[in-house]
Amino acid sequence: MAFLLPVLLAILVSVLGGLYLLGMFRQRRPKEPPLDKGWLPWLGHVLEFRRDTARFLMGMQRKHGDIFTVQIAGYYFTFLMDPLSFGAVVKEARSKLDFDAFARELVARVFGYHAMENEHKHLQVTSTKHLMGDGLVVMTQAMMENLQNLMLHELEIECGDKAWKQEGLFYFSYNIVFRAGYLALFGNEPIKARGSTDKAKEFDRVHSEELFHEFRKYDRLFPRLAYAVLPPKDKLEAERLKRLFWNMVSIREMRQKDNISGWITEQQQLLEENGVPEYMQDRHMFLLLWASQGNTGPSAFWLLLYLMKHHDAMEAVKKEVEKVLKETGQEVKAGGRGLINLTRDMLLQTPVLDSVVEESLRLTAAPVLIRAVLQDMTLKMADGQEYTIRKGDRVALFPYIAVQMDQEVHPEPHKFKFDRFLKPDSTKKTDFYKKGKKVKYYNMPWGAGTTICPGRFFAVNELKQFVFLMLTYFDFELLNPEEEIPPIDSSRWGFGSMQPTHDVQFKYRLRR
Ligand code: HEM
Repeated sequence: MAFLLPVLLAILVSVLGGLYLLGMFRQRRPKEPPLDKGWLPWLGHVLEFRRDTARFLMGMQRKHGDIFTVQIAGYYFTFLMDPLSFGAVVKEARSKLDFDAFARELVARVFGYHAMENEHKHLQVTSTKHLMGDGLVVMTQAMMENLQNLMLHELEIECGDKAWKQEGLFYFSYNIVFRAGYLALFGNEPIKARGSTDKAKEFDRVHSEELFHEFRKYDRLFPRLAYAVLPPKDKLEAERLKRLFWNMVSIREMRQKDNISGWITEQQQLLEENGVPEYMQDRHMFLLLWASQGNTGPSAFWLLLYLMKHHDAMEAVKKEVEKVLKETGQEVKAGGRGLINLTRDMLLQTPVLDSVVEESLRLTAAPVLIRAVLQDMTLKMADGQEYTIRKGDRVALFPYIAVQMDQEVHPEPHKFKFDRFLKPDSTKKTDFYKKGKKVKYYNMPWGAGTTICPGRFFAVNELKQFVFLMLTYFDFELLNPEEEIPPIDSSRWGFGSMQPTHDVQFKYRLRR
């Protein structure tokens, strides 16, 4: 008996130690936010969070208020739901709240890419140079040529210029914007490799179609891959696709291309100069493909759908597009004949379309922003309340619920109002209020702070170019104009632009 006692004690100590590690004994300390560990040891609230992040966080906000800590798969996340206090997270020093550790881990799991030190700084520099300001003039031109290659060719060949073509609007928008964006950034097939411009253009169409087809397979697996909850069969498929992309957008392939954007070449050069092996550079290309093409296509779908469902918005945008074309002496002839030249400057003359884009992003872009807590710290809320946050935890924002759907900031938040971001004098509206105070972060489709999307100006340009070309070249309408806007697929909350649960059929033809 005396011999059994130490064994039993050892078991007890291991069980208690295990439970401690699983977070069972964590208690809320004075000045900490309300703590909600959930029922499952270690896993905490992971199932509800994964099933429907927005619904889960709304429930927690109702229960605990504007700040609370929840356990999710072994981590403690403090969610801050008061938009007036977002600055405390977004502007906090990196020595306290770090974005890098979490992003590195995700990027390694999802793309097999292991990032270098200082890479983020360089991404910001190259993006400022090539995806904003003067760099955008070049990118707009490249996007334009590729959009016209894809949009006009297929319809002329398949249907002539009279017949209607029917397609899913989500599939159509994602397909065109993905392929044109990819070609504009990653380059075109050289003419000399194919013998003529037409052949090179044809190669671009076929190759980008194949890439999109594979990308969509990966896209569907992505949320579960990011949460590391893929069943074994899908895990194998994700692994196969990952390897396929490392090849399809590899450095070897890139060396064959013409018109590669400075954004891509300069990032690749940096890796090369820092001795990153070529196989790892291939993986980086895949990461850039994902970051640059995974969001804009779905956003283009919502944008076009909201316009088609709201006659007043459509008419206002049409008027604006016609005015801009007329002012530059351009018109489109029947049957889509005559390419229009849409420049960066022209895209700066469209306040109505800007408001429509911003409104549709407010309704459909829903990233979760996550920071790792590197040292014990105090979070100061706008109302003066202070909360202590523990080292090792994570702080998170989900602006979709906290601000984009807040009815005080945006009255009737579920309604699409095309002029929500437009002042009566046709300039951009930026003053939104909560509790009588101006809200700085009133719409956050791009995230905020150091990790704000570096491609946002290019993305807005792409969306506007797509709408512009749809309106100038095509007649298009919903197959069933009464059909409701489909709900958002709740398994993708947190990853940027949302996708619909199902597609919506529409028809289009070259304008008569
Ligand atoms: C509608 C389209 C887009 C949306 C809604 C979107 C949204 C976002 C969001 C929410 C983030 C993360 C921000 C954060 O964690 O704080 C992000 C990151 C990023 N985006 Fe975008 N994005 C779009 C298009 C683009 C495009 C067209 C490009 C490039 C050409 C791009 C390049 C990137 C890159 C490289 C990052 C990582 C930034 C980092 O590591 O700091 N995005 N985007």
